Amino acid sequence: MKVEVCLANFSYQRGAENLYTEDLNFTLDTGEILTILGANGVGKTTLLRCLVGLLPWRNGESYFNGKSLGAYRKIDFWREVGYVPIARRSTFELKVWEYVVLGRASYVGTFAQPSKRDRCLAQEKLETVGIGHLAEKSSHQISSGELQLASIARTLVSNPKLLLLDEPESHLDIQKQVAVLAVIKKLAKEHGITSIINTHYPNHAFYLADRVLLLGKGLPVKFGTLEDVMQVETLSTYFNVEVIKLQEQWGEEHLEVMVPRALAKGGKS
Ligand SMILES: Nc1ncnc2c1ncn2[C@@H]1O[C@H](COP(=O)(O)OP(=O)(O)OP(=O)(O)O)[C@@H](O)[C@H]1O
Repeated sequence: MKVEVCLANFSYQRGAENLYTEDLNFTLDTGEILTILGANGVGKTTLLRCLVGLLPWRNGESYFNGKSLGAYRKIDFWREVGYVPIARRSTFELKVWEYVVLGRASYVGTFAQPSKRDRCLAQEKLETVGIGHLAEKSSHQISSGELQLASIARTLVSNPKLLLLDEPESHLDIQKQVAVLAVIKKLAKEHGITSIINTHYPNHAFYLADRVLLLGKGLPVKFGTLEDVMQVETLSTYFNVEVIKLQEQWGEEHLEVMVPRALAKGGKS
């Protein structure tokens, strides 16, 4: 799904100044991955919510495959779009497959019994994210990383063409972070699912992003390729901390990471 945001801005309070320093303008082609970066409170979650109409843009509009959000019937729109908010464990205890089937609600009807086909689809999507073996376990007896993967599977059962993920790696150990990011990349590159991801990890943009949107309080909105946006000076300014780039030749691979200098061993704060 192609995504466009044109001249968009937002404010939580009427009459207050805009949340974003400049109106947002960006385009994402089908199967591309956008990572949104920026310090706490710059408006990353708000942007995801405005994009899909969970909050109203103050000005501007979102377009999906060239059609404005306002022109979609809600039920049709949400059949095409999957939103994975920051993971929180539900108070309801369900089997993992039942939790995933809930993602079929727009097809099944909220109180209807899921069909055998819904059950199979849930299993298939659990396999896609690598946790098919957990289908019969209680949603209260899986780890937060597994729950995060189950949340992605739950979104996938409606076969979305656009995935929005808010900090999908939060609370995950580094092995699970790699697993979750690999799933997102596979969905975009093999299944053509356009993806927009909020993250606090600049290095995850290196792994995932075709495009990067960088937000900063009182700073211009930066949108472009990794090369355009992920510069040491730029990140240092937008995160208000000195960032350095470290490089290593690993066999045939030329590896680069960016870290705050103060956190590198031997670095002085
Ligand atoms: N419901 C709300 N009402 C009023 N202000 C809000 C509301 N939700 C968020 N804000 C404010 O809007 C700004 C943007 O919040 P948002 O959650 O979008 O930022 P974020 O970049 O996702 O932050 P984080 O990285 O900490 O998750 C913040 O200053 C926040 O305090």
